[in-house]
Amino acid sequence: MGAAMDVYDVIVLGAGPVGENLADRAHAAGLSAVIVESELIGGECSYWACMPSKALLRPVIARADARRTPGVQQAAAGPLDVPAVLANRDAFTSHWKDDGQAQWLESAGIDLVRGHGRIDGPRKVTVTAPDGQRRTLTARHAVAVCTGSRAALPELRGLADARPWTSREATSAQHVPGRLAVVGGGVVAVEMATAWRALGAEVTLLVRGRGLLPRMEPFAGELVAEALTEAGVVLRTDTSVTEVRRSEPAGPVTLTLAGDGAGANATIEADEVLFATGRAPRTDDIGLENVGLRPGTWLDVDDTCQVRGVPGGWLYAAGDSNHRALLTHQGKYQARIAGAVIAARAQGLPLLETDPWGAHVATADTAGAPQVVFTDPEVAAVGLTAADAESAGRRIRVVDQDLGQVAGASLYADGYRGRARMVVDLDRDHLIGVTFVGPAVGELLHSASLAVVAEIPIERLWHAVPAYPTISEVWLRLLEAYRG
Ligand SMILES: Cc1cc2nc3c(=O)[nH]c(=O)nc-3n(C[C@H](O)[C@H](O)[C@H](O)COP(=O)(O)OP(=O)(O)OC[C@H]3O[C@@H](n4cnc5c(N)ncnc54)[C@H](O)[C@@H]3O)c2cc1C
Ligand SMILES: NC(=O)c1ccc[n+]([C@@H]2O[C@H](COP(=O)([O-])OP(=O)(O)OC[C@H]3O[C@@H](n4cnc5c(N)ncnc54)[C@H](O)[C@@H]3O)[C@@H](O)[C@H]2O)c1
Repeated sequence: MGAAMDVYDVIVLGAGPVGENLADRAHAAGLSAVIVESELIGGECSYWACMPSKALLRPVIARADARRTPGVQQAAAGPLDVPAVLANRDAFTSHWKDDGQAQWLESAGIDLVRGHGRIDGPRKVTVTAPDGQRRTLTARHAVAVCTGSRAALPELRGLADARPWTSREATSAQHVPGRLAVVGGGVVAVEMATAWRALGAEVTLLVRGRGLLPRMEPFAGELVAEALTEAGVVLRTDTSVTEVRRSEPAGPVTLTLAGDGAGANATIEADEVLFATGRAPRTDDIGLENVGLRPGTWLDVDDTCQVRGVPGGWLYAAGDSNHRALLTHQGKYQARIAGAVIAARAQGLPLLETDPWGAHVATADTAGAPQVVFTDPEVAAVGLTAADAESAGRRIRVVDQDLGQVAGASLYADGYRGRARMVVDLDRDHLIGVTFVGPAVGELLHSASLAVVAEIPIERLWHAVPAYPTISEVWLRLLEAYRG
């Protein structure tokens, strides 16, 4: 490569979904872009997170739905076809190969440099290729850190030697463990407990807090806990793990427990243990110290995704690495915003649109980020919970509805169980948060996102008529209860 080729308008560190989108937006705006990737193009999402986890969960949910539908119950009574489920998961990860994504980058006109990238100084990135060769890239306008996150493991005696599963093993395992202990009560824990239980493992879920999904409306965790227990998962709340031991490499793992839920026999044995205990930023070895930032920290960005405290304003961070919302779709949204910001600044546009909901700010990260938890029942939420809204000082009214009372829901599944909540800002007369829990509610969520993001006045929402008999008629019930 000649030296001239190593100068680009934008350098993107990390080719996960966010880096790919940012490079694409910058390129579409007429800038030259290069992307640096140390593992697989497509990132965590494609190979060890969203795609494989949802491929494992889809048949679980399809079977559960069938079992609740008179006429097909009998046909769905048997176990899952485990080899077929795992093979489908493998296909969705392209068997952990990234040729297709490499081709896409090429077709999009984005250059790729494989290797580990480190920031070497203002607008400079040095890449060490797998064969040890080094190459320095220079950016005319911006460097964007899209290096994502990795599983965070607690400091626990014996953990390193116990070969724990993280989200990577939980999404890529080729065999169903006989007994799986899952530590954590967040999204990875409940989704993976759902999947591996349905695939045949005996699952024990160890939660140090009082319930599941603590960042969501309380009824979400309660309904998911009820369903997991009915599915045969042993749920132990108020239970912490204090030690992990695997005496024989091929033998079982013993967990020592503490807390009110630990009980008299404060150890359990399992064949595998999954730590689903949150994420850590992949910023420990990207040269942050060379630009006055602390390695290993989440990158602090403003609403345009520009990293704060870097003279010259050339450093951006989007996706998990900035910790605004650890979700693929929010990271890609940030990538679209940051791409537009970088292009506007490169073109010398005098003013950016930085008022809330403007073209150059990621307002939805804080005001309207949607999330679907693909458990059975599903949880779908957007915006603020009632508790979040109250602690932000908003004057709110909360309206709850039993989803099982909606005609479309009772047709969808026999004995449909679910609940919906809307949080109304009384001073602004629009929704600021909505949560649905129940089978198939994931596909309802975008209606709620529109209401929250577009700040549709309640009186106008009243004219949005849900089709009969669909689950979306819950909107009518919520609005009737609100208007009285
Ligand atoms: C089990 C699981 C399931 C999930 N399911 C969902 C879901 O259903 N929906 C959803 O919205 N979100 C989901 N998430 C979250 C989602 O995976 C992340 O939010 C998303 O992957 C973030 O994208 P990213 O591009 O920021 O980072 P990543 O996907 O982590 O990609 C970062 C890339 O940067 C590369 N990289 C890192 N450091 C360097 C370096 N120094 N040099 C070169 N390359 C580097 C990495 O190799 C990687 O390819 C899930 C997460 C987990 C763990
Ligand atoms: N469907 C989806 O959208 C989806 C699916 C999976 C993951 N994700 C994203 O990935 C991110 C990571 O998920 P996650 O579940 O790993 O993190 P999380 O932050 O959602 O949950 C981690 C849980 O582990 C607990 N915990 C932390 N340290 C612990 C310890 N030492 N012992 C016991 N418990 C401990 C926490 O209290 C928390 O409840 C989430 O922010 C989520 O948004 C999204």
